[in-house]
Amino acid sequence: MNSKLTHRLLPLSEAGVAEAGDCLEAPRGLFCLPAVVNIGVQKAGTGELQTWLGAHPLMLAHGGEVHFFDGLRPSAAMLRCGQRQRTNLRQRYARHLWHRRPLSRDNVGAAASSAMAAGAPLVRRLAYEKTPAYFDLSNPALLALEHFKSEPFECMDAVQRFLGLPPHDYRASATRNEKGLWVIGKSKSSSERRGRWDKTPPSPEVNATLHQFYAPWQRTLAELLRAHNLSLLPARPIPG
Ligand SMILES: Nc1ncnc2c1ncn2[C@@H]1O[C@H](COP(=O)(O)OS(=O)(=O)O)[C@@H](OP(=O)(O)O)[C@H]1O
Repeated sequence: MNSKLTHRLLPLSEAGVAEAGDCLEAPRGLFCLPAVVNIGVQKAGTGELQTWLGAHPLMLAHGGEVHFFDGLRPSAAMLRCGQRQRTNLRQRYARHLWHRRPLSRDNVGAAASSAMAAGAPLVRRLAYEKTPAYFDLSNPALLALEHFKSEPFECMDAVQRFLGLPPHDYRASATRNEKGLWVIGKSKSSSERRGRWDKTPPSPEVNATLHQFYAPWQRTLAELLRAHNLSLLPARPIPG
């Protein structure tokens, strides 16, 4: 995750100088570059985190997974690209994020003014992206799904502190689903949303074998995270 504390409204032609969180004004509406990027491997709970963050009154979350970078190869030439390439890439990225729901001045403005009323200086947007090569990762923070499963409210408190957002009362709107997980609204994990991809859960034996197989990598990962101090919350002991 990454955040910044100010945002600007720029004409589309100045996308080359746009930074995280800036909005570009096009004839069809506003297209904003993300101020927060939510990255994770499959099944890491990124979709769920997006739902929770999007429920914060000061966040504007575009829908779904981005897949903008899937076909792009992050070459050194591209990362050092000139002004024209940069303008083009940022315009395309911002448009791609919001193509289903371009923002109007009104909804960005409304979120901005409620943010100011609440003492937060900006509107924040959230993106869901799996390719970190294009982003400045100088300010990352890691959230473990295991922790989110057991203590989502504590996790969201930490996420909001990290982003500098005023606390939203998630406890007032969350409900437990049939699996006992806390969800916000029609969460992806609720039964109505599940369909043909639903799988029979693995047997305890399969689970135990997988845990055993991955345990050394889990421990290495836990050590790395501790060494780099990346976790938003203190890491939990890893089973196995
Ligand atoms: N509300 C809530 N609270 C805690 N955990 C939750 C919640 N909703 C989904 N999950 C768990 O997230 C895992 C799936 O993540 P995603 O839906 O993001 O997967 S994916 O990235 O879209 O593939 C998946 O983890 P596993 O059960 O370990 O497979 C879900 O159980």
